[in-house]
Amino acid sequence: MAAIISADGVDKTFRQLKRQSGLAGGLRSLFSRTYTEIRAVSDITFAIEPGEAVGYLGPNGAGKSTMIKMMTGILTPSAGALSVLGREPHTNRMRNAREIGVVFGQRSQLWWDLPVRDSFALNRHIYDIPEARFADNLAFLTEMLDMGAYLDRPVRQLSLGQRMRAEIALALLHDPKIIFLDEPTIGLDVVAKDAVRKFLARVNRERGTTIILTTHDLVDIEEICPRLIMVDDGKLLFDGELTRLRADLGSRRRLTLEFATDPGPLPLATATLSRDEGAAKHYLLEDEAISLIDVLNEVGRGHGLKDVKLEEPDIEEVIRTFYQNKSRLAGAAS
Ligand SMILES: Nc1ncnc2c1ncn2[C@@H]1O[C@H](COP(=O)(O)OP(=O)(O)OP(=O)(O)O)[C@@H](O)[C@H]1O
Repeated sequence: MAAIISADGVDKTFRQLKRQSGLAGGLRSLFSRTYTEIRAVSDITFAIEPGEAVGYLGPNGAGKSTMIKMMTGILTPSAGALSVLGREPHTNRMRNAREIGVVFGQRSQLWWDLPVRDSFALNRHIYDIPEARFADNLAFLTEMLDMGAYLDRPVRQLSLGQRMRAEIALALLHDPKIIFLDEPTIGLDVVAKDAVRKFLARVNRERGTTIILTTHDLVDIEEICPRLIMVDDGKLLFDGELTRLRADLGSRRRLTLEFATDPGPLPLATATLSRDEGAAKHYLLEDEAISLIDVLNEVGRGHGLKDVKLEEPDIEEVIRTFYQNKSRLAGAAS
């Protein structure tokens, strides 16, 4: 299948005027301008197939938003080739806009003083959406995003969670093939985050809409995106399935054994003790080949084992390990 988005050695360098301090420095800057260069995106290569949901993850300043802005045609790459739906995004901004949807968590695309419904109606004209399709989509989105109660209220009166749902609906009204979301769950409470994640996963599953989202929230990736692209300092660090990342880093499953009473120290060969709370003992299973049965066999009978809890490593831990390994490697190389 042909890629719906492909990036080949994409770079983005910003040039910033170097300001000199003080009055004399300010005057000097007028005559001799010196610039610093910031390489926000550095030699990024990837290909995304139609229908994929990909999370673009990285720490602050890693170059996530810059990459999204290039894919949506807002910014022009400094080098490399970028193709979205077979076109160069920045030279085909208008045509591109008809086939993509964009949500910037930090910046509203809704009309602040107008009822939500009016922003939707405006988009119907801008995108020339046929009336029947608009009505169908509006009904679907209103129900799925539970917007019925506030469609007629001005945007400025909405809570952040309500507004974010309206932003996502606005971006999807014209049936885009790709939706780009920059931090779609930022600032939302747990319930609102959950609603947004479930909805996006469903749109991807049922409508086949390709999703590219940037986030700091690892749960977004876990719930929406099977594939993860990790960047740092503009560079690509990892591109692959989240499950592969987990496997590569070794899945340190967490095991809790609860006893009726404290059995005393209980060192095991199959698991590493991470915390001893007396009657509750916490272990890490470092080796994927070791099963719960192996551990229970080793514990044996006679200790009054009451309950067992086994948890998969959470994504936060996986990513933290990834970045720690990376800085260790960088430290060793320097
Ligand atoms: N218009 C600009 N002019 C100069 N530098 C910029 C510009 N936009 C971004 N940068 C710089 O490029 C780098 C990457 O910024 P970008 O916003 O893409 O990061 P990000 O990963 O989205 O960060 P965050 O998670 O904090 O939003 C940063 O060092 C930033 O200061």
